[in-house]
Amino acid sequence: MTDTTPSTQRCGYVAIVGRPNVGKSTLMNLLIGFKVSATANKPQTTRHSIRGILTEDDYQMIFVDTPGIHRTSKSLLNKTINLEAVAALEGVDAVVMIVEALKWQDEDDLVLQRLGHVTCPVFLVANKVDRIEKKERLLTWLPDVLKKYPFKEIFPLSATKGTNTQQLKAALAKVMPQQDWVYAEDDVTDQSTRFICGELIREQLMTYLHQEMPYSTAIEIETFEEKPKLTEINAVIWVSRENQKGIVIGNRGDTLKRIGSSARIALEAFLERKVMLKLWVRVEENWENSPRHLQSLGIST
Ligand SMILES: Nc1nc2c(ncn2[C@@H]2O[C@H](COP(=O)(O)OP(=O)(O)OP(=O)(O)O)[C@@H](O)[C@H]2O)c(=O)[nH]1
Repeated sequence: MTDTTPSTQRCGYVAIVGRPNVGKSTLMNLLIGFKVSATANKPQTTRHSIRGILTEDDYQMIFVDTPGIHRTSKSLLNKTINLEAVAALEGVDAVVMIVEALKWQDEDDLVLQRLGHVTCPVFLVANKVDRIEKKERLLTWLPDVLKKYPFKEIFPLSATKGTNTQQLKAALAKVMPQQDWVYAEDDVTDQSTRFICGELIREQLMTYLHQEMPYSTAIEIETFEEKPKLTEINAVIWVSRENQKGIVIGNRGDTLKRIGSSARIALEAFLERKVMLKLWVRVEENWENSPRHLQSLGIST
């Protein structure tokens, strides 16, 4: 425990925004030092506004990890993700917009448009600088970026390597308002354990299926039982077509077995105990357009 008295505490909400695949989840996980949201080398893996909590010194930052903002949103699922992304910006104390360094795209302009009404400080992270050989190229790129929006500060950094992230943290801490902490000092997330387990399974699904699968899959944790020696988890992988079921299961069940054993290892690391994981694949046609189904999966419509 620290001896910080309530009157000197600072606490605020930070939204992380950016087009798909720029590194939002990676950055948030790095900042809070705990793996909460699904990261995979695929766009659009984040479906919920996941919060991570960082409590250090006298401040607490509550991160809202927004889903990607998409240009075309035909299905109800994508519309829901878009609405959540915009709603996540209301009432925050700082926004971190992430782009890929030297690679400003039309989709980044679209994200900027959504920041039009934001009154809190907006910081820009130019991520993945580890991929740039000639770092001096940033010097000509950064002034152009500053013309697009009055960013409070720009941080070129690498979320995977961790370079320059302390400076970002310090800058954010400075703008957190003075108020009591919302969460206990050792909380890292307010998401339920079940939800995080679902995300860990989904991450493995994305990793193993690469380009073969459309994004119409969701994970439902059906049962979660803490037994004396292990935790028993039954999870359903929902797909929207019969042929997708075959892809997830794979030849003689090979793919599902591989997803299951990697997911079990990730779950055991997270829960810090043995896990027995059973995965089922079920089909509900067009689930991403069914409000009832989305709600049952915890995706609010
Ligand atoms: N080289 C490099 N790769 C990175 C960096 N940060 C993230 N990545 C990779 O970029 C990919 C996407 O990262 P995520 O954190 O899942 O991106 P996201 O913005 O949360 O993606 P969505 O959930 O699709 O919106 C992953 O393969 C990361 O490992 C970085 O600093 N350098």
